[in-house]
Amino acid sequence: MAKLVLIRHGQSEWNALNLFNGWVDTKLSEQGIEQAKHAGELLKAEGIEFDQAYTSVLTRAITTLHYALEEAGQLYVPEEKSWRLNERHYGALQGKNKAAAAEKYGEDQVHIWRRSYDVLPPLLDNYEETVEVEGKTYPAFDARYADVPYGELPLGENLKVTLERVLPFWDAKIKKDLAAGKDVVIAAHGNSLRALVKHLENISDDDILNVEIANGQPIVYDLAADLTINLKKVLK
Ligand SMILES: O=C(O)[C@H](O)COP(=O)(O)O
Repeated sequence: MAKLVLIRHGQSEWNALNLFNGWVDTKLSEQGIEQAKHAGELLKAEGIEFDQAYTSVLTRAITTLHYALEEAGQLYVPEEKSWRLNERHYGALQGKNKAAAAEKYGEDQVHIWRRSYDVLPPLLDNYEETVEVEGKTYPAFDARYADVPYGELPLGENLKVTLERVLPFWDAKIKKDLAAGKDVVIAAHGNSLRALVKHLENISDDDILNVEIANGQPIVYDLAADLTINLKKVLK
């Protein structure tokens, strides 16, 4: 029986400011660092020893993984990063304030953009667009995406598109590890993890609207040999 642990990164600086992050490479806030360390303490208390770790290519997820593994005494665990585990790309909403967007476009519209399965956010016009926040410029795409075939990079994603780009990595890597009985941790993002949870738990397109994943609270699955779920618990 393999264990799969999903951890959404700790609070980011832009989570604290209530800004849409998406693929913008924001850092953990002080609170986010504490949440990541606490996740590691919880995993240590749970006694899980990981064989493999996966994370995205975004700093807030990578550092969450490292703080948590260090706290759990398992910083040695092999890790692999993939853009396919990135947060959903929030298109032209990236860097915008979530409350200001709700005032401008209406609460309902913003909730649909944030939580619906198949409604796309407003898209970027091109790959060269940058995001400016408080005098700092964030590139939309940089060298870390150099190996991604040009057309595969998104200009904005809904949950459906996010799931479609998570799944090839899940099938090729993570699923194989689990099937081989390895215990795996994935440190990723609110929506790349919602997509994975939808797939794993077979949640309907409508019901996924109500699924929220908290920062830094590990979700632990005990999986049967056929990867069906024997037990799920959220550590707090
Ligand atoms: O990208 C972001 O801003 C967050 O990580 C997730 O945002 P959401 O709660 O609006 O989906």
